[in-house]
Amino acid sequence: MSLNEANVLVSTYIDEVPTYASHVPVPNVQETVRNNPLKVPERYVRSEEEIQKVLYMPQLSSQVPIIDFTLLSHGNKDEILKLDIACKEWGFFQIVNHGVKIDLMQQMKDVVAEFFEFPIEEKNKYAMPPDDIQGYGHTSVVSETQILDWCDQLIVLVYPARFRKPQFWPQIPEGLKDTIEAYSSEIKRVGEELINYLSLILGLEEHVLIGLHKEVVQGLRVNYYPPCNTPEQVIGLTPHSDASTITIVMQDDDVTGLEIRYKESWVPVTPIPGALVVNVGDTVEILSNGKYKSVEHRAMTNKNKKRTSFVSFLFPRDDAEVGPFDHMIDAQNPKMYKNVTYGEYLRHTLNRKLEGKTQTDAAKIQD
Ligand SMILES: COc1ccc(-c2cc(=O)c3c(O)c(OC)c(OC)c(O)c3o2)cc1
Ligand SMILES: O=C(O)CCC(=O)C(=O)O
Ligand SMILES: [Fe+2]
Repeated sequence: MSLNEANVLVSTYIDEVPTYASHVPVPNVQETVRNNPLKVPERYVRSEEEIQKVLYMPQLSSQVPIIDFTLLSHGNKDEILKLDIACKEWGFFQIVNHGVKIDLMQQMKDVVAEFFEFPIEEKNKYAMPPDDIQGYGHTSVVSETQILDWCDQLIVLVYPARFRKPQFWPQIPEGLKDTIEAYSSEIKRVGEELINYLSLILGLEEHVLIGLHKEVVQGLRVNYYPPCNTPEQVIGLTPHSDASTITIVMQDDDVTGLEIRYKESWVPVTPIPGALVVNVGDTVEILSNGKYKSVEHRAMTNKNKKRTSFVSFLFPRDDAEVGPFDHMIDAQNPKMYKNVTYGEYLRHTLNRKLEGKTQTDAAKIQD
């Protein structure tokens, strides 16, 4: 950051398109199911212990906080307090009245559903190369022996627009690109406003947290979970925490799958039509010296229904420095995390398999 002639803080311009991680290419799950809907290949089968070692508590689902975005925008103190508690206790909440038009959300669901229905040869024109995480494929696979997730993904970097790689933006169906653009622009608006509220609840001036990002970077990951004949044997997306500042998820209205860690249990996040799910990422955990945790979560699959989630990660630019704020550290709360350059942290995370909270654990100062 530097000051320009008008004494306004500006970040130095970076125009190189970043690359983030490599991975081992894996079979396409949708094709696997199409070829044999009954058989789950060995590489996807998890032990009962792995799936059920944490208690499943659907009865807690109704307690996942719901935040009214309009109340936040009007500076309602109770709603800000609710947000603070949601971030501290759950790390997850749903937002309503966020202003993203229901028609736009539906259009995004429709065009993406159409993309996934195209023949594999068409979709593979956007295949994720082994040395990138953008395109159609699956990230976070680092060995040939790793147990795989029951999920195909489409990933693109959306903002800043100069970082886009057009070769990964599907040209089919017509309108997909424009819809991703329109949807992501709305998510950017909501996300940046939420980051400002997080700044306030962290005890900072409204724009400090966004300033620290240098520029907010936004990636979109669409997770497509085909139905699975034996859903109790597989995981759609392995338990992990997000490396982002915040993540905003649009999920299908009629099928559950997202589960979050709450104390010693897995709690499903029941879809509320029109709502968006938000979770606090590792950046906030590190900046707050662990006061706000990025909570572990996973996605499970269904026997007869496919599920799609639309995940927008908002995170700092590569050259942003991330470390616990001084005012979060005192004698009772010694500094718990190292200072990191965000680009290094994100690459470290994206170049490994998903594994619970291991990446935030690695960022901790050893004693
Ligand atoms: C080049 O386009 C993109 C760059 C980065 C991402 C992205 C950001 C994340 O924060 C993120 C993440 O937190 C995450 O969970 C651990 C993840 O799963 C492995 C991501 O793929 C991921 O991607 C997206 C697009
Ligand atoms: O499918 C979901 O609801 C969760 C997806 C997720 O956690 C992710 O993509 O990081
Ligand atoms: Fe996630």
